[in-house]
Amino acid sequence: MMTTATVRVPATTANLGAGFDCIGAALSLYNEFAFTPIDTESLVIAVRGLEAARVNTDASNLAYQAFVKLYSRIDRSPPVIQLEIKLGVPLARGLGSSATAIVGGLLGANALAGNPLSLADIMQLAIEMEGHPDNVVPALIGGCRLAATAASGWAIADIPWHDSVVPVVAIPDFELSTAEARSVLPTDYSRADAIFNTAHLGLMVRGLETGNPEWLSAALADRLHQPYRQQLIPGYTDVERAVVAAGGYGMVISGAGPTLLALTTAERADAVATAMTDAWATHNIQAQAQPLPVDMQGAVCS
Ligand SMILES: Nc1ncnc2c1ncn2[C@@H]1O[C@H](COP(=O)(O)OP(=O)(O)OP(=O)(O)O)[C@@H](O)[C@H]1O
Ligand SMILES: N[C@@H](CCO)C(=O)O
Repeated sequence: MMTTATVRVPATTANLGAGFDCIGAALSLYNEFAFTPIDTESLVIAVRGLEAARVNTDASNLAYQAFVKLYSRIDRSPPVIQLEIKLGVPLARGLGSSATAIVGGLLGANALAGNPLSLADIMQLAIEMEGHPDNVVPALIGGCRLAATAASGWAIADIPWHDSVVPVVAIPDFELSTAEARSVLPTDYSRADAIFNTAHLGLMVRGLETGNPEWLSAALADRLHQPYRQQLIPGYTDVERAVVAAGGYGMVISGAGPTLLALTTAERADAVATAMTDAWATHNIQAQAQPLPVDMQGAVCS
């Protein structure tokens, strides 16, 4: 039996504007989860890194919940384990922290159990736990991924990300939970809004594939979630204006926010990052901004 299963899982940015609940990309920021079977009676969880105190260390821990879920799916009792979590992805910022826990727990359990489940099985379990595919799918397999329901379950498409397109994330010092950010969304939309998002999702995909500046500058727009959520993000409009003034193609909300993500070129990435933090500073909001390349590998289990 394996001694320790260690899983490194990337952060993710979901939605990318018009791809609400269906598109996401893995980013080069990581959480790590190490699962070690131990000969004691009870679970031991230790959490280190940024905001460690925010993560619960009892059986309700989300990574442990995912660990137990996999063992339940294969009808076996989970071993008593020590779980060590190293945090590199901030919580409740729209960077897929909960998705890293779900993917980490499922992969760690599968490794300790001798890999009984396929990647497709694990992906299905992860989507079930999270409730939407756009964080867990890229967290699991990396890159930029589009997920659509299909008769067989999910059709997952790889969206080629042009080398010239650089994501810049600005992570503010305040939080916004996914639950709260979803609670402000309408239940119904107009035909015009549906057509707008259909067109802009297609244009965004083609812009990411080609790096076409005209398409990328026009594509980063949405009518399903951003108009409602930007009210929860003070300074949103000023940060967006600063991105474009610094030469960025445009800006979207990363996942459910409040992190904001700009797309630009490598030459302009540092200027865009500075412009985002400076714009937020005028609203007395401290933010960490940096170019963050797309992670093409996904979760790595060792
Ligand atoms: N790295 C982690 N390890 C264990 N549990 C986690 C981790 N990150 C999040 N969680 C659990 O998931 C819950 C939701 O976390 P969080 O608020 O970060 O996720 P979210 O709002 O769904 O998405 P995001 O992190 O993308 O903003 C947290 O309260 C915590 O219990
Ligand atoms: N598509 C989800 C992603 C959450 O990270 C949302 O925007 O609510």
